[in-house]
Amino acid sequence: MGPTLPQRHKRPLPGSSLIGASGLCRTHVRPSVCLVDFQSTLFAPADPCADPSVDTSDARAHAALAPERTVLGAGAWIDVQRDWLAGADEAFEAMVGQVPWRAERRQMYDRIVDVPRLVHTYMLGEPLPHPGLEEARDALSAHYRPELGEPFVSAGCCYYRDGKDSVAWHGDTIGRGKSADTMVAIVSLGDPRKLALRPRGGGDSVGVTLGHGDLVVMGGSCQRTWEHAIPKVASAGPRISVQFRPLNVF
Ligand SMILES: O=C(O)CCC(=O)C(=O)O
Ligand SMILES: [Fe+2]
Repeated sequence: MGPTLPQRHKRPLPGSSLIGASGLCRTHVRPSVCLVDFQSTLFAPADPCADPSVDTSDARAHAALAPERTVLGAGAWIDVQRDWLAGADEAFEAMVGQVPWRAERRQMYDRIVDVPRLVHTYMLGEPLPHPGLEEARDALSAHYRPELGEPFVSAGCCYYRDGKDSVAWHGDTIGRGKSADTMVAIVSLGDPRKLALRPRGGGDSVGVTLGHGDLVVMGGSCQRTWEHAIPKVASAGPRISVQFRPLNVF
């Protein structure tokens, strides 16, 4: 049996803790660049017709895909949809136990160093470790096809074991992302971590904290005109990121 999901991965009850003492939403790293107003959905009144004895949280199919777009500039944008992945707890547990995680090492000046996270990529046609992830990829392909013109085919997976695991500033520019507009869709599982974004060549960074089941899509010129990173933090539990990409985008 795989590890169980720590209770802290569960979303707080509406109204419980996401607004800090300052009155600012903690999801937004810098209040001046609030990217996404999701309080309206988080704190939406309960459906008066809903049967309170029925827990639909993990039984439901994916919520309708209706992400909120934020234009970053220079042709780049991000779409965000909170709590989108159905069965996120099961998907997290399946991935911890079944993905053939490997540590990466890379040259840094004259040394070989560990890349601080575990990785594995499922290529075109390879089955994913949880059916919810295949449904997610197919739903993303259908939703974005008019704009993207092609499906998402690969699933890059990253396992951040704790707050010391991270990924440095980069764009996904191996392959077509270097010269053409494209999309990278990320489903986040486990503990919340900040996805930071900054324009290449200087400018203020912005950030969006990705929680359990959240979706973010980086689109347009984002991979070549902006960079992104998952910064280290003092303390965090495990997080898994699943990045869906079109053919020949890495
Ligand atoms: O962990 C994430 O959500 C981002 C990972 C990423 O940017 C990458 O692997 O290229
Ligand atoms: Fe990336």
